[in-house]
Amino acid sequence: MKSPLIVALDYADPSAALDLAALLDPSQCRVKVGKELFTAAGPRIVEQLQDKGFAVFLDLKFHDIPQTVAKACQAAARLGVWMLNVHASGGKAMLEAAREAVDAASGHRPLLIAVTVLTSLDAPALLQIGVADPVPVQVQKLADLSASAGLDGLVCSAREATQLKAAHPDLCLVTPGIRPPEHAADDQKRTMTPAAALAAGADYLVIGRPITAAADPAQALAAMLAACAVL
Ligand SMILES: O=C(O)c1cc(=O)[nH]c(=O)n1[C@@H]1O[C@H](COP(=O)(O)O)[C@@H](O)[C@H]1O
Repeated sequence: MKSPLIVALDYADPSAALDLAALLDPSQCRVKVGKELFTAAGPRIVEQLQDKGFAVFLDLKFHDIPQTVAKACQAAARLGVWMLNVHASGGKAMLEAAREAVDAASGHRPLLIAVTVLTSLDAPALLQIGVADPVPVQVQKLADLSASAGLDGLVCSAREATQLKAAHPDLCLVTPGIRPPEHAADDQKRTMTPAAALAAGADYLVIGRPITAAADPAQALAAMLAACAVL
């Protein structure tokens, strides 16, 4: 599929997620199931979305001891998802354990990507958790660690896409914090417009509220696709 869009189905109610999915075309976007929806609805919602033809990014951001993350990745791979993620800050042993677990999964092999620095964090927020490096430096360190563990891609803000594409051209870059010019940043700190994110080197754009909270989500998606010039 040519479309770079991944719609974040951030709902507490599975029927709300399915209602939104019914307005979307699986040939025009992928969907993301995150912590809120998965905790409320469980693996069944992943199966339901896949049955409707959607490629699913299971965004549970695993971050735990290597054994626990490996087992969680195995379970996610068994669900048949297109992509799953872990936190790069879980460390190299955890990333390698995740890599081995996904490689060992029988049959379907999802893309395994690592979250670098959340798009809701800025330099003062990093300092509060003991990271004095500027955001792009910390992102680069976690990207390099993820690459050395053999991951398939990175979650980063589009603001770091150009530097990461240059350093790791083989890794796919998944960028949340995408905001059309007229849309509020909400709790996101490192944002970019869809077109600017693609121009910077992002491969996939994760978009939630600009579509899910729109009065007409299908129209909002169409506008987003047009902004990315992929229609
Ligand atoms: O891994 C993610 O998808 C993710 C990483 C990150 O750094 N920032 C981030 O916002 N996300 C997710 O991307 C989505 C962004 O949603 P909106 O801010 O509503 O567009 C949410 O579902 C977040 O959980």
